[in-house]
Amino acid sequence: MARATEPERRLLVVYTGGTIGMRSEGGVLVPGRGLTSVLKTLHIFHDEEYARARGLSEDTLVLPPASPDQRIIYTVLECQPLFDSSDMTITEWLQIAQTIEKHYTQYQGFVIIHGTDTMAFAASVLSFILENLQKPIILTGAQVPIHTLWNDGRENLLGALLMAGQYIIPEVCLFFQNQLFRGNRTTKVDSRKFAAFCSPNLPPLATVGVDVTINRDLVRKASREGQLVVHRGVERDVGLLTFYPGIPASLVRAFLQPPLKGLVVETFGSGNGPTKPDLLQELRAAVERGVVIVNCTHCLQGAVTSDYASGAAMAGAGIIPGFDMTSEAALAKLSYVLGQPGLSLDDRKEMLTKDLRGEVTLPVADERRSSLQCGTMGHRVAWLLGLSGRQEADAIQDVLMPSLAQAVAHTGDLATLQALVELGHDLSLEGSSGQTPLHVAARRGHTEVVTMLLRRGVDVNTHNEDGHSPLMLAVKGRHRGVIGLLRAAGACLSPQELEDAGTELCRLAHRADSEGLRAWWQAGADLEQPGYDGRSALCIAEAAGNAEVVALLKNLQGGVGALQPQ
Ligand SMILES: NC(=O)C[C@H](N)C(=O)O
Repeated sequence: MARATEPERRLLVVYTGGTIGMRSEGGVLVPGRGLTSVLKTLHIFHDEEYARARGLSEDTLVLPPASPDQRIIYTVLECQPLFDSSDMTITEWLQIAQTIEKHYTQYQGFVIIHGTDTMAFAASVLSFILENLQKPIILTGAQVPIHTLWNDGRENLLGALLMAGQYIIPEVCLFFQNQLFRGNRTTKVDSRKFAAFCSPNLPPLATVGVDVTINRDLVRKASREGQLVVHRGVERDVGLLTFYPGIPASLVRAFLQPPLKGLVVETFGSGNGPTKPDLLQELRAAVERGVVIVNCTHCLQGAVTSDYASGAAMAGAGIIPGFDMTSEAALAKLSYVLGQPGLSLDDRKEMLTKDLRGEVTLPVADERRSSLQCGTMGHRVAWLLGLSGRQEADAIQDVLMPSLAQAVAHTGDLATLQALVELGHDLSLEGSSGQTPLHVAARRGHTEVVTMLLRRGVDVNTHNEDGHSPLMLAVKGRHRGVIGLLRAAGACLSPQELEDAGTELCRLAHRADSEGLRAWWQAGADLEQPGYDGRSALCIAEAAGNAEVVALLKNLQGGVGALQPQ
């Protein structure tokens, strides 16, 4: 997760309706058009002078500068019709996803203005149908219309714009009341308070106060493996049924009739349901007919377990545990998984037990995580220092982990590095001297480790305290395999490194160091860049009468080197 540094960031705002833009008609609130005009009258949302100077179109607004060297420019797309979100369905959410797909390359982030009533459903659905996100998608809205004097809409929308504009958080998120949540972890918990949402089983990804605090360990890494995929296949015949004490088996049977293909049941406590044989029989019969049932707890916090016989009975009937998923996320996941073409029923059931978009905390991983933590590093460190508490052990791990990750990257020990990932450690953390594992692996020329780190989405252009990027360190080590990997992942030499290249190239030409020259060329250096005395590497080689280096430089400058094997 990185902070965006471009001087201008472009966002697309999709306005779908909701209270934020509502007006009163006949004493009730209805969706209102013309949100852009309202925003244009508010100085915090639009800098008219800048927009005019830049020749921006009517529907394009620009925020006042959030930092001296960056502007957030945004275009508002007003949907037709606008909705009270109680009327939104999967059809509208698919349309939003397709709008994002259509404009994906033009904008660096997306803000979806949505009614709050079904925003958690919308965020959950979008999180599944948008796969391989590299850019932030942030839903927001309000409890009170933005044009009224005392409202939460301004703060929420401004926050969503700033988060999407300034940070690269490649997830579907929900911003409300100074908190950025993972969208598929949210639920609406209050119909009146400004703090309308919570994320019961996952801390916020970011919190805005005097400072913006990003919970970097939680933010999912952008996928480098694939392009954005917008899934169109979703199953609409899915439902949600809350169990209550004494619910009759006949009602459950009626609910489970065709065309229903999937059901989320909200059970009691840690996933417990009535154990009446007739009710269990209805559930079992539906599962045998191929209906997929997922168990979620109706409690706000906690997870489905099989600690109780009444919980184990649910699993015994073939119901899939939803662990700590919200019902909104479970319903969206069910719709997505059942809508995927070409999968067997077993494949679908297996997919439902996996963590697809950070929507669930899997207990197995948890157990493994804690046993690994307690059983190995954390426990040993705690023991060594005479500490027994998990908290202290965790704190020590936080301090040691960056150095440990660097030491492992230094030796090129891929398996241990992978184990650190499984323990949940962030491999992009900087250790001493601002060094990341990528710097270390690049300096040492460990191609496998570099490949793994890049797949995990670590920042490729980060600089250590000496101002060196991983690419620069790979060049210094003449590790051409690593240079190739870093370049393919978007690494470039910084303006300073490019400027310094001239003198270094001359030095290499003087020493007839062909490998060094090739490494610089491969990293993108301009071979004609003059050294400190104004002469280029070619002049130096010619003056020294070194025909081989002269030929090499001419070839590389002419692009012939590109065809040569590395
Ligand atoms: N606060 C809101 O946005 C509620 C409204 N009924 C909606 O969901 O569209």
